[in-house]
Amino acid sequence: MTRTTYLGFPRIGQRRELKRALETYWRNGYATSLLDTARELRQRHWQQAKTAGIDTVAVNDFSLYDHVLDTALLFDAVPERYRSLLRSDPLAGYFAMARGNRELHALEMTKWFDTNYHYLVPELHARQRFQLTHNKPLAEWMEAQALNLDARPVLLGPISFLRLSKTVDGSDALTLLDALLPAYVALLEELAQAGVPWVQLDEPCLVQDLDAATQHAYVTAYTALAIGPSPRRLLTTYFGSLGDNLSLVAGLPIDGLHVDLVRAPEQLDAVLSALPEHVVLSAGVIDGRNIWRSDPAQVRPLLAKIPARRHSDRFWLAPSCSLLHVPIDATHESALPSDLRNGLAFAQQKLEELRLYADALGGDINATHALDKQAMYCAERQRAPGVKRPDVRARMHALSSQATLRRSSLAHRLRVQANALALPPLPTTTIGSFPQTESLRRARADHRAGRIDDDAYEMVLREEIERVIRFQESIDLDVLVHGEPERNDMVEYFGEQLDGFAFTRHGWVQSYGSRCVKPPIIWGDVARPKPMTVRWSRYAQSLTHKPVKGMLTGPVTVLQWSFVRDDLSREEVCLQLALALRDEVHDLEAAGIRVIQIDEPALREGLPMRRTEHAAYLDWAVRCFRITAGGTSDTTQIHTHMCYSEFNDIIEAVAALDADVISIESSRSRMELLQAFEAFSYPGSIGPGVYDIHSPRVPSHEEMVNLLERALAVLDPGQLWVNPDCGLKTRGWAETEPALVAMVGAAKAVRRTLA
Ligand SMILES: Nc1nc2c(c(=O)[nH]1)N[C@@H](CNc1ccc(C(=O)N[C@@H](CCC(=O)N[C@@H](CCC(=O)N[C@@H](CCC(=O)O)C(=O)O)C(=O)O)C(=O)O)cc1)CN2
Ligand code: MET
Ligand SMILES: [Zn+2]
Repeated sequence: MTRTTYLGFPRIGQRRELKRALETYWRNGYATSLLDTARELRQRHWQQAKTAGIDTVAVNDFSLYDHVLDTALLFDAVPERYRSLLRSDPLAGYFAMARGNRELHALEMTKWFDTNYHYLVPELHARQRFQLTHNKPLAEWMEAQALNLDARPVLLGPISFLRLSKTVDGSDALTLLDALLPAYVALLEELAQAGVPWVQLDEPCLVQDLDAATQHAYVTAYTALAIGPSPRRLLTTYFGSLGDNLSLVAGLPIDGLHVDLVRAPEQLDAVLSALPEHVVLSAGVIDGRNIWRSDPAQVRPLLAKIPARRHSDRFWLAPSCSLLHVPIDATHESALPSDLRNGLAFAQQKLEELRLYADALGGDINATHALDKQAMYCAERQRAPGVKRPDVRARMHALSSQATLRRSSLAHRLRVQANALALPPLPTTTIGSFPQTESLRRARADHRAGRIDDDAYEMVLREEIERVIRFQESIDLDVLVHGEPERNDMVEYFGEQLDGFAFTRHGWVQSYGSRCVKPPIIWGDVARPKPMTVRWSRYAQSLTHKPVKGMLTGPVTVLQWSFVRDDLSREEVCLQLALALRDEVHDLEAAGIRVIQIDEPALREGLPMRRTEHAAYLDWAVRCFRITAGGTSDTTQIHTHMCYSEFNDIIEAVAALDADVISIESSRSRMELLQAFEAFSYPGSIGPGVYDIHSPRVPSHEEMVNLLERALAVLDPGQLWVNPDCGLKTRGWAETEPALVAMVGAAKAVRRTLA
């Protein structure tokens, strides 16, 4: 019988129990109930997988905050600044690494490949030592063992671990491999001694372009891991194709290989011929990145290719990647129309699907019938009203190349805007959101539940907008925002107002730590029935003479942070979004809004895993942004905002957006981003964030002056804006007020040195 397994399960819990437990612990410091919740969640999730018919569950896929951070701790790769706290209070030390505290700044955080999950970047240096510390993978395996479960510890593989880390001294992290391997060997040895039969080594970097040194490092590493006592090793790759790394992988001394056959079904033939007979093939046939039920018409032909002789003990079925990126259980979505709901598969349903495919392979007639029904459903979905709208399709096809253009050159526009807006040098602004207070969230929940009516909710929002405007005036910010109090989330909010979208009640997905998102579902053609943000911006602008920035989420980011239909290309869905948002931009302009920010924090995240595909993606992503902003008057200043990524390698595409001003994350990395601007003379204005809004720490005046001075060493004074890294929605007012006061003070101090 074909075995079923999975690479990882969501950790946050159906009702976000982990989020609540973390936030309670951060408030009261009481560890026991946090650890109890964590254990309950792990055990519940294993049982759920078992109930779904999974043969082998994953362990150590759980983390209190992030699995890359856990890996750094597992091997003692801890920067000096955290050590004493880690010794005196391990949990407090752990969270100081994750999110900083009053004294210590956190590790950098960045996107996990092309997902909306953020991992903490281990900080290494050239003389880094590694040693095995507390064996969490083993502890969690024993926990599953006690429940009589067949379990496999999940580890981040050594090469991906090093490639995802950064060094503080600029040395090459790969040179640390020799130092790191003994710690991995020690870990495998302990697992083997405890009787662990299989271990999973995640090496997602194997679907990227690798230089010769990295390829060689894979051989060194996996040869070393094969020498001592070790469980059998399942090497997992996902998010793309092995491509030219296949022969390398096929030659490694491993016992199993997992490949992603959803993103890269075409690799199956090559994998089957390259993989030695004795190596188990784990076929990732169910999409771990999306929420649609699989189409048997696509999965069955893949399974048919696997030779019968593999069917028994050397062939497993699994989702394409960890299920971390999807919500837990679709059966709770009773508010969705039933035809849509029947088409959804969250983590639990995906595991059930695997069982069906495995049973059908084994000749089970009921499973075969269930899959036949599912194939019919998939075909029917295409004909549902709203899936293909003639009006939307006609507009897409009629689009002229002029639609991407502003009226004049960037240089000209910046001059015209300087006159029109009359801003001081080093203008100050924020990124859009102000604290989403408990009372705002409560008002929204009350409104949704019908406990308060539309007027009462509207009143709460208007009062909040006024308070935010008055605050910004009082501290003398230059370009104000309305604060986004009306938004549950910057993507979900727009999804709720656009045709072609559905949204879930409980479809939470972890973004980082305790922070979750409910990605909306794009199931049909996208159109904007009416203006979405205009009344809020107009109201905010009516309260002040200073310019108020209109605030939109850009098409690429809406696409990237939604679950997208799989019957239309991402490029076409993005274009539909761009057209809908373009109308919003023009309506804001007509309402007298002179500065409009179109956020694209996910532009970089959408970059394909392989370099050969970058240009094509950037081409359509940039075009969609430009269509959104296109046609606006020269005096309308278009801003964009990006965060959480390495922008250095896409700086030319960022310039090609043709935005007048960009604000960009950089404070966690101490303005490393500015290197990109040294090499490339960026034509527009730039606000490199001067403080990290993800940490409760209030930045000092001196610190921000210092960052601005660093920025001025690279940028022209006429180019530089002053702003935080990102929106303030996750912060409280207690930190926001002093931080922004200090930021405006720092801008003014540096301004004086320019005069
Ligand atoms: N989609 C998205 N991706 C992003 C970002 C982002 O802002 N959005 N920012 C970057 C960092 N990621 C982030 C992700 C989430 C949050 C965040 O603050 N999330 C909130 C939830 C936001 C939300 O949907 N809030 C809802 C409230 C949902 C809720 O908790 N409701 C209550 C009450 C519900 C009821 O009674 O009906 C509950 O469930 O208990 C609202 O404001 O309306 C959280 O986890 O706490 C921040 C940053 C990158 N990726
Ligand atoms: N305008 C948004 C905000 O301030 C941008 C956030 S980017 C993740 O929250
Ligand atoms: Zn941001």
